[in-house]
Amino acid sequence: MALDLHFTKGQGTGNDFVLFSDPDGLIDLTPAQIASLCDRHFGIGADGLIRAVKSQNIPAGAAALAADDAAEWFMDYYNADGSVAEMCGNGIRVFTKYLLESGLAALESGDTFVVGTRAGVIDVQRNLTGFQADLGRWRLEGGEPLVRAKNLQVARPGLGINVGNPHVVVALVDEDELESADLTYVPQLDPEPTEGANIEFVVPLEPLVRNGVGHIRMRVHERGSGETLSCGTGAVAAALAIRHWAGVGAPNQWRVEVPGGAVGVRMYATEDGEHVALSGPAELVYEGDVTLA
Ligand SMILES: N[C@@H](CCC[C@H](N)C(=O)O)C(=O)O
Repeated sequence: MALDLHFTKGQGTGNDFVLFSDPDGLIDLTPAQIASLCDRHFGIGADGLIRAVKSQNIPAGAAALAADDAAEWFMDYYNADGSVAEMCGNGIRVFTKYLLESGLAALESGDTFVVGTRAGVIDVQRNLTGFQADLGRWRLEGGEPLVRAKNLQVARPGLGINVGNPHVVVALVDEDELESADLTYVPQLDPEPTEGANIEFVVPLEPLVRNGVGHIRMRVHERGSGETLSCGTGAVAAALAIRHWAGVGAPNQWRVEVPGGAVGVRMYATEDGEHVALSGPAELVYEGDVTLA
């Protein structure tokens, strides 16, 4: 049976999404339908798809990970190939903007908006750049997988970091090398993590630290979407990796330049350990209707 879908297109630093609302959890798109909506030639075109569903109506598997009555809405996130992802840093800002602008949710000035995700419940607040999302605790993954990408001369050791979803960050020599990597080919990881990974290629900018803020530039190959203009969780992983490599005295605040703009990353102490927050813009671009066969 054909399905008519009203959708909104949004983006954060050029990482773009198809969003639609399904408060009662009645629309169960197949991976093939999601991939066709995200297709840039035959569909709407996007790096990912976000279904806004009330937390009480999410699938049982996701419910276990986002069990918090405080989050009225759940961000049901899918990559462009239809695969599920736990978290999306740019997407959560765009998702919050979408809920607020469409009147599905309200945010009193200064209030925190809570969003359910497969990576747990995330606090989002308005700030000067758009929105800031507290991604909570992060962790280093064991091992240093070797990263190979087309046009990079040698394999490099990467650092595995989980910020709700999996990343491998690899440092390159300079901006020429960053530009030369051909990310239209899928970079290879050895060993390949079971769940796959988003791979960030990073260079420090000169000078690295300005007024206490670290500056880096990155490109990313996203699991399930290919090269994108930005990846919020990837920027967070990249800043954490560079701080880790820089050692004692490295800043806790970072500006991460990506092909689609720049986002901010801040690490700060809380009672339950260090949290990391991501901030940046969120824009809604247009609305439309599409019929799925
Ligand atoms: N672009 C996102 C990350 C989206 C999910 C990722 N591709 C994955 O599979 O983990 C971001 O802004 O964080």
